[in-house]
Amino acid sequence: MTLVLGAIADDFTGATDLANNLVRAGMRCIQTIGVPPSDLVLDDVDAVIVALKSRSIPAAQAVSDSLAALEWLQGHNARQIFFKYCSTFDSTNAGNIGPVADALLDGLGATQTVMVPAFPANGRTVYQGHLFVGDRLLNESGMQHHPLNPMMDADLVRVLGRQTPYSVGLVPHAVLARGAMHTLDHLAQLSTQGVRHVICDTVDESNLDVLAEAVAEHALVTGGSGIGQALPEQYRRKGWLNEVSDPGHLAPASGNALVLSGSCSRATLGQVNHFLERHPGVALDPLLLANDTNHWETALAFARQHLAHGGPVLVYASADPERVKAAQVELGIEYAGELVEQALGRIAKILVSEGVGQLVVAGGETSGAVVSALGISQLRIGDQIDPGVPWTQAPLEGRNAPLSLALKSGNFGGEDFFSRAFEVLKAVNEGTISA
Ligand SMILES: Nc1ncnc2c1ncn2[C@@H]1O[C@H](COP(=O)(O)OP(=O)(O)OP(=O)(O)O)[C@@H](O)[C@H]1O
Ligand SMILES: O=C(O)[C@@H](O)C(=O)CO
Repeated sequence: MTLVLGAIADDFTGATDLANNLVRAGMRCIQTIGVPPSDLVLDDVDAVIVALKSRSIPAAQAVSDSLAALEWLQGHNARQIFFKYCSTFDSTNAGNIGPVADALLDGLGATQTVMVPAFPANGRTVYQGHLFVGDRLLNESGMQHHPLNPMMDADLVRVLGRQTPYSVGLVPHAVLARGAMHTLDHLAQLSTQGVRHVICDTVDESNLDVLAEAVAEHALVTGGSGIGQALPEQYRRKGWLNEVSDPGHLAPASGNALVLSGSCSRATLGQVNHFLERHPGVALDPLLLANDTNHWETALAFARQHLAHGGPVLVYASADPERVKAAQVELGIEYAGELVEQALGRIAKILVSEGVGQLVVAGGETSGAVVSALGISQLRIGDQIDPGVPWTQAPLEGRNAPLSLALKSGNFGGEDFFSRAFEVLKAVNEGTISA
């Protein structure tokens, strides 16, 4: 078995985001939760995306988890390896993007990789090495308030420079504008100067096409999902990938509709408000979770009552930066997050066993917790709801039909995302839209 692409993603929503762009560009993708068993059946699969929960853990652990994923992908002859991190470069000075990229380069016997976080379709662009979210620099985009990885610096060469002992360089926009060959020459020149990590400017999708052409034969590509929409065309040109007619085909969805949200991003807060104006929802408060053992059960009972009518219903811990801060000061950052993740995981497990079949989860860490609680080991990637977020399907023990699951990155999706997700699913079921 030869995989065209093997990807290692540092969180679950990020993995789904990359898979979504690959599917839309014609690749059949499976996302695995953690490193899969060696005998995983890989029928009709061009790419495997191994989803780790390695973004916010100690760097040494992130490195060893990523190397285990690399070993599995190498065992399945992946032609190219992709390290997927966040389009907002979420990390700390201690890691984990630099240490993991260094370890993967060593594991592959390679000496240089590009870093392409941009995702123009979702407003993430890079110019002169500075990351923008829409028209704001990263550190003014709301990411400065992220509960786990606050981003205070938009200069990615500088950010990465704090995470690796090796030299970090830049492919500026002026180089990209001269095409793939010129970009390759620039990379080679940087290589002779010992530059191991190269942050790449990207102001629009044409830059991604140039970058994909330049790096299609590199052992390791790193970045956000944006370049994932451009790489498959390069693989086809090389004869590595065949045309397939419906790479995102999934079985019809069934069951009640539930949304679980642990993301506190600006986008998610808007989506929560929009949903609550139209549908029922119940809030979880980490301070109450810490002190009142019945708090999560009260939320569960509320959701159950509304699911009896089919839903959709929302259970959310999403809160504005002041309330998040207050919980973190009282409980500590990790414990506050853990309490929320545990509660949402438990609620998911119970409600899915009681008939929820269409589940939307907001937030990468939150998705990790929910998917783990449900014991899901792999997802097949289907139709896109909004850029970066597809519907997926997971086989579940004890359930005849697979669970339809959408894992939404915190900052992704339009304001109406939560309600629209179910409308998209209905339209796919009725055959009125396809990916
Ligand atoms: N009210 C709250 N107070 C403190 N922490 C919270 C609260 N609500 C959620 N959290 C925690 O904040 C973290 C949010 O991270 P998560 O990755 O789920 O969302 P995100 O960062 O917006 O999404 P992404 O990683 O996809 O960008 C989780 O650990 C969650 O448990
Ligand atoms: O790249 C992104 O922004 C997302 O896929 C993500 O990783 C958020 O967790």
